[in-house]
Amino acid sequence: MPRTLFEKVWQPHIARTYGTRDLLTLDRVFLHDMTSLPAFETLREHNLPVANVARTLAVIDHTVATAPGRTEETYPVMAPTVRSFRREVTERGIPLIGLGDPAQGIVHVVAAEQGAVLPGMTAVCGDSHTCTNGALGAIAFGIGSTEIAHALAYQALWLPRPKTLRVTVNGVLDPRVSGKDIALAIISRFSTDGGTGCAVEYAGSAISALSVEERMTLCNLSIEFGSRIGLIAPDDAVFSYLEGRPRAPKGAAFDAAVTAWRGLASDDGARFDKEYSIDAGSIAPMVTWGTSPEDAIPVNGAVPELRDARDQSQRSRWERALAYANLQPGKPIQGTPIDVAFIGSCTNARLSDLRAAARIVDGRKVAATVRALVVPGSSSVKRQAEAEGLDRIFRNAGFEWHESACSLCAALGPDVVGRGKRCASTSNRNFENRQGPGSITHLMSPPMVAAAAVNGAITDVRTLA
Ligand SMILES: CC(C)[C@H](C(=O)O)[C@@H](O)C(=O)O
Ligand code: SF4
Repeated sequence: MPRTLFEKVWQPHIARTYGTRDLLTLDRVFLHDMTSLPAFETLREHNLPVANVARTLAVIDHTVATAPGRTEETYPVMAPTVRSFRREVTERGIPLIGLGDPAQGIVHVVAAEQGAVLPGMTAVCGDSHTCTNGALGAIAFGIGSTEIAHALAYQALWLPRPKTLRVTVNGVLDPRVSGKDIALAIISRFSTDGGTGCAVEYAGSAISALSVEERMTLCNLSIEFGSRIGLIAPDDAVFSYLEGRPRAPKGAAFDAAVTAWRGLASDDGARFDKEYSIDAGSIAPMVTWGTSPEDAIPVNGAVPELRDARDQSQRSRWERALAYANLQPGKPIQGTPIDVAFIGSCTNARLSDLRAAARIVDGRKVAATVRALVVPGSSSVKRQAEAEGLDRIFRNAGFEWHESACSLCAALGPDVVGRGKRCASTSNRNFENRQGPGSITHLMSPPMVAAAAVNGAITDVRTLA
């Protein structure tokens, strides 16, 4: 029977089945400072040890400062949480990548960078954007606090088997259109519910043509599409991305792994519960106008008219979003002035993202009305960017150059956008107050944020590139 990529990864991890639920064994459990403490509390209450510390990895990223010179103590509000997290994981012997560690960064950036997630693996973290690493051909997904405790104690979880959805993107992308634009186009077309209950596989010629880092951006937004799991069949691009990574197999073991990984693609004739498709050539640089990722429109488009809402509930949501974002229906989105430009997050702060933004920024200046900042996705991205001189390009233009963490993406540390301020952002969520109280978010790709920063307003990057 032909099988899907999802089935090929899920099935060998089934330890037991009960009705519609499978006990799925976990190859990796990742932890971060924001969501893990209650799980440790549960372990203590039940007197349970961590099952496999070698398969567990803790990262400090969410609640910390990013200003140069920051430490785990810099943000006093969350410093006690970070301290407790550090103590809990070190007492249990779980490897920890904290601030000051050369490998530090946002957990979903670090996991791949370290080769800690590999094709065919199952991986979980108390964080919905764990789906990012499906780009390597793994089943990676976010879990809640109760599940974290279970995952730590048993290295396995009882889960309902998701349905399968394939989104096929064929055709050729405009070179100024990226993985981020594909993701926003998919979510705007099929809604934030399009992938609900499904593991989504992205396939097609436009997906194979994406760089591995762009695939991560696409898979990152799977949760915004309603799907906890997004994955892409691993290919040579993935294998060479992983070769030589600190935790990836080495030498003959790596070659043997690649041979096995080559089998991780959906078979011809494999059956999916749902199929969507979209033409790559039709995708323009995208930007969100409202408070949901599905409120994405081509940058040369207009804010929708209320009469175009599909039903009354969307109409009411749009009304509220328009009021919150202080925008008029029917007006072009281009030219909307911005106050903050943020290049960061686990969505779009890898080296290729910084390079793409720097190409737009090079030789230009950030508009006087804009606070612009780059927060690299990891310390290693930051070092590599500095070695290439990208930091100089950004700084010369007037960007701030920060230490790695989640930062403005979710404003869980000291970085905030400011009340009533409008931010062009490379992150993945734009709900009310996401980037701090009263913040207004417009999601877009790194080159689009760069274009907005220099023009002081939402801009079609194709007019600058
Ligand atoms: C803090 C964490 C629970 C959260 C998530 O699960 O996604 C965060 O990373 C986010 O992006 O909102
Ligand atoms: S960068 Fe943003 S989306 Fe990613 S893990 Fe951090 S808070 Fe969540």
